[in-house]
Amino acid sequence: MSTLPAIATVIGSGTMGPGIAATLVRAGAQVRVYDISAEARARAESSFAFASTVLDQLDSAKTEGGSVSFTSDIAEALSGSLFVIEAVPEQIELKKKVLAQIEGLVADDVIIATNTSGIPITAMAESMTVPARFVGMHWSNPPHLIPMIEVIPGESTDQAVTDQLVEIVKAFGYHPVLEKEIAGFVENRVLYAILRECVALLEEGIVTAEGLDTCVKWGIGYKLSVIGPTRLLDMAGMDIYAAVSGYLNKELDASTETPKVITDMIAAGKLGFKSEGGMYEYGPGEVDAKRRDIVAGLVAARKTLSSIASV
Ligand SMILES: NC(=O)C1=CN([C@@H]2O[C@H](COP(=O)(O)OP(=O)(O)OC[C@H]3O[C@@H](n4cnc5c(N)ncnc54)[C@H](O)[C@@H]3O)[C@@H](O)[C@H]2O)C=CC1
Ligand SMILES: Cc1ncc(C(=O)O)c(C(=O)O)c1O
Repeated sequence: MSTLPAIATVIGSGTMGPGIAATLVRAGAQVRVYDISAEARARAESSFAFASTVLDQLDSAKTEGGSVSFTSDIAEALSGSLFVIEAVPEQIELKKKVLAQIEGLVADDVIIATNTSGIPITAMAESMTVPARFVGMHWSNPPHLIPMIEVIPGESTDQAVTDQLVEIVKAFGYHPVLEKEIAGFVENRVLYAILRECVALLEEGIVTAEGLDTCVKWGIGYKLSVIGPTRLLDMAGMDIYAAVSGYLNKELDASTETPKVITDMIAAGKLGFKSEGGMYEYGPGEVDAKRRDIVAGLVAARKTLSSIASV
């Protein structure tokens, strides 16, 4: 196989599928998108078109020959495919069922990747016929904008498959991060450690949502987008880290359950953007405006970060 598979299939086109497809099409792949829901397929066609305009704004490299098609027929989506990305909801039994369907329709040497947010790859591969070709490929949301992908082999994954996936990710210009298998993988372990502390600080009334967002965006996010956490430790000094962690680590939130403030919000129908109310309230048209601002901000930040020396 040349580095980027000529024909690829995305199974599941909700939040993540369309942006994944747009990224691969931009790099020159012929991408087939399959979803069981007609409504999801219709939404995916417009999300794909929007993601493609965002990639234009990014001026990201474009290889001719890319194309996309949306289908309700999984056999058609997988016919001749060399690379499959599963992006159905985060439920292990559903994913196992879909993997069995995929395996029944592709040759044994076709790589099957999963975009799971953190379900262990080995557990998902349990009932697969050829688990050696199965590998974790965790994109971050929005997938057409965040140029980093976690590559996670399971216990049965063939080393050649892992190596090929690393090359595929590089071929469409993203940064692959090779990891050992662990629940949540690296990105979500770090993100959920931050989010657990953030929610605890809100719940205890230590800071407002606005104050928290300002503190994390400017005090932590801005800095960490230029220098990674290990380099930050070098910059601060191990003596400082030891002094602060010595009294602070035992104070940090260590709860193992979903916080009550979040379960209360879910019970009240406050899910965030999708219900026009969550941590903040949104008036008519405000969610769309926020989404546009987020895309514009990520485009501008990515251009800037791509143009500076990596530290
Ligand atoms: N939403 C996010 O921020 C991120 C999600 N992920 C992971 O990506 C995967 C997909 O997540 P989302 O796109 O957010 O989910 P989603 O719920 O938005 O979309 C999933 C799509 O799969 C379709 N689907 C359900 N059963 C199917 C089947 N049997 N065959 C084909 N299609 C089927 C649904 O109709 C839906 O359109 C999950 O594993 C999730 O954990 C990973 C990174 C970020
Ligand atoms: C809150 C949250 N949870 C999970 C994920 C994921 O990676 O699966 C994301 C994301 O942005 O990708 C996220 O924001």
